[in-house]
Amino acid sequence: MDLKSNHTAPVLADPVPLNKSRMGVHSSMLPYSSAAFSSDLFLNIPRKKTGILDDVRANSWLDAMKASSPPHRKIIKDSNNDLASTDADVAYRTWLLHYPSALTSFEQITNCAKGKRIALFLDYDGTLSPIVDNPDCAFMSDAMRAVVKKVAKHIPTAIISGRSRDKVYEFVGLKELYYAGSHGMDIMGPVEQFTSGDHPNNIMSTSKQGKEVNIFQPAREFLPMIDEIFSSLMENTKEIKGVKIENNKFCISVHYRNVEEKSWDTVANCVHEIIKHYPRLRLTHGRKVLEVRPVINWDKGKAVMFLLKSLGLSNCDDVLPIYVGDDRTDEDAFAVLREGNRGYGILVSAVPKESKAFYSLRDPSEVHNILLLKHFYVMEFLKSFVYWKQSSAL
Ligand SMILES: O=P(O)(O)OC[C@H]1O[C@H](O[C@H]2O[C@H](CO)[C@@H](O)[C@H](O)[C@H]2O)[C@H](O)[C@@H](O)[C@@H]1O
Repeated sequence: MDLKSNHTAPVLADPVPLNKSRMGVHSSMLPYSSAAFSSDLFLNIPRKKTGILDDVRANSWLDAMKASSPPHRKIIKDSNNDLASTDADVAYRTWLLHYPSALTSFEQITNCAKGKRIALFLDYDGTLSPIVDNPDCAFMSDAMRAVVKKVAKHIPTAIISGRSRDKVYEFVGLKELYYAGSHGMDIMGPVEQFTSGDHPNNIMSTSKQGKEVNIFQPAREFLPMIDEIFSSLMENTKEIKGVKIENNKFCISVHYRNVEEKSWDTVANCVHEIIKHYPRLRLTHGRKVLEVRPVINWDKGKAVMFLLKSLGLSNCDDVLPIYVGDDRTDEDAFAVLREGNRGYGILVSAVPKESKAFYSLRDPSEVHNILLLKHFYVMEFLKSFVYWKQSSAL
């Protein structure tokens, strides 16, 4: 199949504006039953015949790149900035009224969990590990690893990351968890409860720990294309100082965190020049990163539903799924949980953001800045689950 020559090409994705209403559901979210095991995963969105992005679109990329990662709040000393910091605090506290802290609302969450089983889904970068300049050094602390390990003893826990599944496993290193890489396009789940063993994108395998597992890769046929694009991106951006291209197996990250801002448009143009020839790939924005992904009807939200089903936890009545994440791609997961009041999304953020999440937790990197590790909020939240589970078992 020639993936390049599809004339009903999809629109290249600009960052998806969030619906202003918190109760709204992401428009691209189709019911799980119609997509999860269907071979018709490919989005088929008509776009202008030219397939070429105009300057306006290219400029909007640049705007989105500038907005993609607000600077961390600094501890500020002079009096002018004290004022600014106070304004920011007021804005944050006002925002908290809409997205209450998951820590202070912990009792409310556990009340909702009464008589239900909890399933926990965690994003990796910016959630379990602080955001750092070098993506290869986004290590999780030993303390965080220990807490995640303890939580997973009590609650089925999965990590759903934009990284390749192997890479995120390398960082986390816990065999007690389930892992989904490439924004959910590469899921390793348990064998026993899978219902679609004969699906073409489903492979029976043995994990590194020697366990029989099922691997679900809905974008498998894109692998050669992704490798090809990875080589082109490496070649075409090699003169741009600071750019880093990361191969995440079913998607590619083009990092511009370490590129001077005046060269960001060069990065955007380079990527644009390459992907305009691939109408079946799209571009999304993350934190100082452009991500090239296959246009398929699959995202972190679909991955959550898939894992719930494969774990035998898809019954809404006695399961409370909770998803903790910080990035735009996590919004798809927040949206499926909000849909039908299935569960709770928890947004990790130090700044006010529109979101489909119900609760919030502060950004761990801000905490690193002020060296208050004991307030590593995500870790504290996970610890609360361990205490709660341990005390309810007494
Ligand atoms: O879904 P996630 O687990 O949150 O992965 C999303 C992307 O995270 C990584 O990039 C981000 O974190 C880096 C390390 O802190 C940072 O340097 C970069 O600027 C961030 O965008 C990862 O490298 C990407 O491949 C993931 O897609």
